[in-house]
Amino acid sequence: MSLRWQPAILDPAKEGGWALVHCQQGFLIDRNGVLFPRDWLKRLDLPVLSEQGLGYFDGDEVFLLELAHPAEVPGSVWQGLRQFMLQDEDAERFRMLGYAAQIGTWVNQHRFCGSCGHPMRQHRSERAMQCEGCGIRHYPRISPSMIVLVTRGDELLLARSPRFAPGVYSTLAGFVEPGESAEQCVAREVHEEVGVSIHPPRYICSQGWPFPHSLMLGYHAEYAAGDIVMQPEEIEDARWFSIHALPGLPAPRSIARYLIELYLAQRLGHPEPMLPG
Ligand SMILES: NC(=O)C1=CN([C@@H]2O[C@H](COP(=O)(O)OP(=O)(O)OC[C@H]3O[C@@H](n4cnc5c(N)ncnc54)[C@H](O)[C@@H]3O)[C@@H](O)[C@H]2O)C=CC1
Ligand SMILES: [Mg+2]
Ligand SMILES: [Zn+2]
Repeated sequence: MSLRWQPAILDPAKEGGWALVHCQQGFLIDRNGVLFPRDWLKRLDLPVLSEQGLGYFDGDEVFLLELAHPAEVPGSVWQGLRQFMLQDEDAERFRMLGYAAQIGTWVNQHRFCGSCGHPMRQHRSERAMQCEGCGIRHYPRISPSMIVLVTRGDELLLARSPRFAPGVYSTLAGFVEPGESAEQCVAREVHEEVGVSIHPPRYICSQGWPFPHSLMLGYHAEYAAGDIVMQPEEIEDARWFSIHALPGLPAPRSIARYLIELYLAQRLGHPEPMLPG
């Protein structure tokens, strides 16, 4: 299967092609979608921080205009990336938007060198920002994060954070600390967030997650010992749920949802779900 979205380094000095318009608040969208004729956009005098050549969608060149703030464009509105994830039927378009959002945010946050303070420039042949003063290169930021479904027979340990939609419970997740293995991170996060200990976790699959720049590594672990003790602040509620009486679950296409559905399928003898993209 050939993927419709293919990242590539394109020279932004070149004219033409399509462009996505992004800022912290999301993407510009009109009745034709998120891709605008690039030459037309450039006549609008938008507050452009940076222009990036992103890749190909359906074989067409796609660029990114990263804006300093959400400028008004008649006939268009701004829509957040999460909204696209929840609404978008087109998984390949969401992959493109996730990539664009990560590149746009990274470029915006690397305009100046953290080492010597000089302006940074786009590197010609690789996706990197390079300092004009000291030459240091920065590559797109990706943060490894662990996510784990803890189970005890027919029960799933799910938790909710105060940020979740009402009624929704999910698997446990957290960022890897320097020097830690993925398995150590899984055990630490589970212990910190819900106080229980687990048997050695088993790797299932991964997912690039652009909120804001995580690489999710998904695990399954069997419960070993301990009562639930919730971490104040991060965890609002955590419980054991029977596979026959589950609460609201995370968004389809999230790896959290996949880990849950995979376990249900295995337990109930149903076909396994599709891997999350
Ligand atoms: N795709 C999926 O199914 C799911 C993805 N996630 C993602 O997993 C990641 C971790 O999840 P949570 O622990 O709920 O995240 P979180 O956003 O609640 O972060 C927890 C804490 O970690 C710290 N933190 C933030 N960024 C960090 C970084 N880059 N490195 C180290 N520490 C950092 C902050 O103190 C933050 O309050 C997030 O990116 C979240 O979006 C979480 C659940 C489901
Ligand atoms: Mg966490
Ligand atoms: Zn520098």
